[in-house]
Amino acid sequence: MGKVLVVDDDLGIQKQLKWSLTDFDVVFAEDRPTAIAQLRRFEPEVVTLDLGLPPDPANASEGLLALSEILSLAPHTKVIVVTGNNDKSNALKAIELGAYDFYQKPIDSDTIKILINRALNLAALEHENRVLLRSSPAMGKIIGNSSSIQMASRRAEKIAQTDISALLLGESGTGKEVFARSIHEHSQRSDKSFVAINCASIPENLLESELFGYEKGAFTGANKTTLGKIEMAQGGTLFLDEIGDMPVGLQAKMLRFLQERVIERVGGRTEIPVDIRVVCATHRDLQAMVAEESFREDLFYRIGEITIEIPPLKDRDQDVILLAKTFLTQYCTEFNARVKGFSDSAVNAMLAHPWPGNIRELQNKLKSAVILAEGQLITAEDLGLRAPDAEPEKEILNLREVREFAESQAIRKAYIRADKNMSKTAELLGVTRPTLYSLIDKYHLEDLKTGV
Ligand SMILES: Nc1ncnc2c1ncn2[C@@H]1O[C@H](COP(=O)(O)OP(=O)(O)OP(=O)(O)O)[C@@H](O)[C@H]1O
Repeated sequence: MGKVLVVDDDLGIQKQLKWSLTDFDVVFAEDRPTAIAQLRRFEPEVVTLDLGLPPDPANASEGLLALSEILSLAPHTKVIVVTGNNDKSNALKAIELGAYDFYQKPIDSDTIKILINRALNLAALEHENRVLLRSSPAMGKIIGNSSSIQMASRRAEKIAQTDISALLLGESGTGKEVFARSIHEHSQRSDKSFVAINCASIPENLLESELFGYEKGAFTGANKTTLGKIEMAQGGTLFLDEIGDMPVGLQAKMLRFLQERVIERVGGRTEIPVDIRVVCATHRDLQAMVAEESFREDLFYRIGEITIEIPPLKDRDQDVILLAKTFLTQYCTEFNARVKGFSDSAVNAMLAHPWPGNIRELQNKLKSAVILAEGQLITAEDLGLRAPDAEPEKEILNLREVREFAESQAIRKAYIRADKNMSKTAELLGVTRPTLYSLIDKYHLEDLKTGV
């Protein structure tokens, strides 16, 4: 049943709508603060909002303010504003602010029912669309539901089909290479090679020949003509990892290749045309390097036509748990281990750990935990992490428990924001006071009741 909030200070109208909107799950509010509290608690898909609300019912200002607050708290809500007769200018103002539709008094039950039904259908469609978008991430292999990773994925997806040079910025182990591969796989070059080279791991004197190749006899030991990574990537994508570590001397040669799309092998005289897409990555602050002249400015602009920031694992909400579960399944098969899941202590510890080594650190910790774990559940100690709360171990871990952990965190946060005032905490969380108290009991947050 569609959820509808009716905001109107006229009790007669409330009564009329109560009897006519029986096909919907309806709640009422008579002023702006109550409307916001009901919005938090009830999460209606549709709101009918009378613009003339107290303390100044003759004016639309309070109604328009309520509209703005509703849309900033719950932007997907479909708000139908109800205006006085001939109050077209406020109706238009409301539409400009983001209202879904408007309706002029006097209220006719049948018409408002049709409007609400239409708004509910649209809200349902939009919701379905959002769920679909979330469940089928643009970049298939990039695991993560957090908004930060989804945003980076969408950006990568948008540029994949173009030949624009992308610069991926992020700490070590955040998945820059995974992103570069995904960009390649989603591009028109996906049937050609993806070639990666790490500029930091190859000694300076070898990097040039690794990249550009060499002719037979170019230097001692050059027994035969050898293709470099650039030529190997012909038609496909070249991924230059740790581009910030490229020696300044080689940067000039790199720039020429990027500008003119031709290369010369070491010891060669022929210009070889190359058609490749270049994706670069670094954990360094290239802009600062440009300022101190250890990185060429012209090269910086050439490689970074668009930049994508890959967020560190600590900024990806609950993704760490999603990734941990995926890797756990993978390692259990790989090491033929019998571990079944994570203890509460492990989940809490993973959520609290700052992960300076990001996903690679998570993988390493999980690998050793899978091998070393004594029981069926991996504990915080198995992961080499400190459990933030010494909570009793339970047998089962599932998404519900993860959600409950998040809920107790949210209750604490709201409690602090509400200056330890219970009514305000309940209001911020969109629950009633009794519900808040029962949640506090359920999650053993008794210290909140004593106000310590
Ligand atoms: N979103 C993701 N989903 C699944 N696995 C991931 C994801 N991101 C990274 N990984 C895995 O994490 C590990 C580290 O990723 P990757 O090598 O791409 O990081 P990086 O940022 O390029 O690191 P470095 O800067 O140290 O080279 C890899 O094993 C990769 O498969």
